[in-house]
Amino acid sequence: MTRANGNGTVPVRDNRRSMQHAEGPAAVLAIGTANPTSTIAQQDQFADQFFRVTNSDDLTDLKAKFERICDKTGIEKRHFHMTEEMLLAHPEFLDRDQPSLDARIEIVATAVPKLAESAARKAIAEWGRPASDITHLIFSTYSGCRAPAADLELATLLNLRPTVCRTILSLHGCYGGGRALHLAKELAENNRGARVLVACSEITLVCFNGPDGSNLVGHALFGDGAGAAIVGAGPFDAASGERPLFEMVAATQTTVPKTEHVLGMQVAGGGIDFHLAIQVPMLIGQNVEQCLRDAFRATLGDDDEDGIPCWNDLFWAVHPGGRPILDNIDAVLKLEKGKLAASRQVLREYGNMSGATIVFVLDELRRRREKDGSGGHQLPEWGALLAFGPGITIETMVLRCPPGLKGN
Ligand SMILES: CC(C)(COP(=O)(O)OP(=O)(O)OC[C@H]1O[C@@H](n2cnc3c(N)ncnc32)[C@H](O)[C@@H]1OP(=O)(O)O)[C@@H](O)C(=O)NCCC(=O)NCCSC(=O)/C=C/c1ccc(O)cc1
Repeated sequence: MTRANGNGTVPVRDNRRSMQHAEGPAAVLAIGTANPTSTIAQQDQFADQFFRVTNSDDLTDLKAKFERICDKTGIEKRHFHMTEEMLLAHPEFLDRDQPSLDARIEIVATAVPKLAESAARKAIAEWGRPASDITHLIFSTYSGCRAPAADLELATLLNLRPTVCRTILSLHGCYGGGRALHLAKELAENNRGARVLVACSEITLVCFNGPDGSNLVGHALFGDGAGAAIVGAGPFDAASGERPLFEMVAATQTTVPKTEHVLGMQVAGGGIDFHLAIQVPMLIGQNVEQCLRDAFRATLGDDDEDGIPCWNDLFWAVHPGGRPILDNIDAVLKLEKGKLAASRQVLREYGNMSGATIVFVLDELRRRREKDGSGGHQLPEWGALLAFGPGITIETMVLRCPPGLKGN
């Protein structure tokens, strides 16, 4: 290729193949997570707490239903940024008919990037390279209603280079983490040397309000947390200890037709309203197997059905959107007991932290793998990631634990 300059032409190396593309698939190189400690709520006491702080103890039928729902979630505790003091200072948060969005946004504009910073610092410390080596930042949150947004605030807090390429994913809800990892894979593989910081930070304060007939499931399910990961593709910097934890072999996104009304959120003057229809677990169960087949076909080459693995030969990183979602996936894929243990453990300990949750699941899987090195069962080499959210959108990724790293 040649390029003209003022004096004629100068040779410019055709670097599209040799320089721009990375070697091999992208990989997750490091993971960090964080949760607020201001409120840690036990699920078996949550109905009492929630109805007391929202002055709703007189709604006895609704409270009894909320207790039944909390009991079925498979959650033991959740972390929240919000405190009772905050609620006393903002009684408007209890009533979705009162304007409260400005006050909510003011609080989360600081809290969401701060929580992401805690998770990101852990990921960067594990990665072993300086934060200034990060070339791209992808930030996912459903709390963003401003520009500049939490991505810029996080870049500032971490002192990232001024040329870091930032992308913010807003309102992707529970598939935000899966989408951010998918996008990070594409960026890392197409920009040689790129190191992408993925940060997902979710704080339920933007959705909080008093109980009514439509919001009980969300209040029983969602919690606050942040997950961060460093993603890059080879060549890796062995001198700094850079090593792949999970190779991201292939990724697909699928929208389930005609399901846009069953799951969603809407920014309103009284905070974000969410809608979770009762059919969501069933619809996800009905569609995951096809998504998995498509993702594995993308790994193997189109139309190759022969190499699609037995689902029980894989390890599983599934977004624990709710206990019945995990139960349906277990049933549809005929998974052996314990295959979704990492997802169930994250759900039990933190609830559904929307987009951040999948990073916690990957972290739990890697912890289990490291523990297994001392004598337990090793994770299989190949795995699958599934994350779901409004659309209904299903993010699917084929993962691989590089040989030599299993059980290290
Ligand atoms: C714990 C639940 C609520 C109940 O468990 P179960 O095994 O279905 O138990 P039951 O069938 O006995 O139901 C108990 C009660 O809950 C009621 N219920 C059962 N799902 C429902 C229901 N979606 N509605 C409203 N009543 C219900 C059900 O009717 C019943 O009411 P009642 O007969 O009066 O006791 C369970 O169904 C559950 O976890 N559902 C939520 C699944 C779900 O949609 N997850 C979201 C996936 S996508 C995602 O992760 C996030 C998206 C997101 C979106 C917006 C954001 O802001 C942020 C993120």
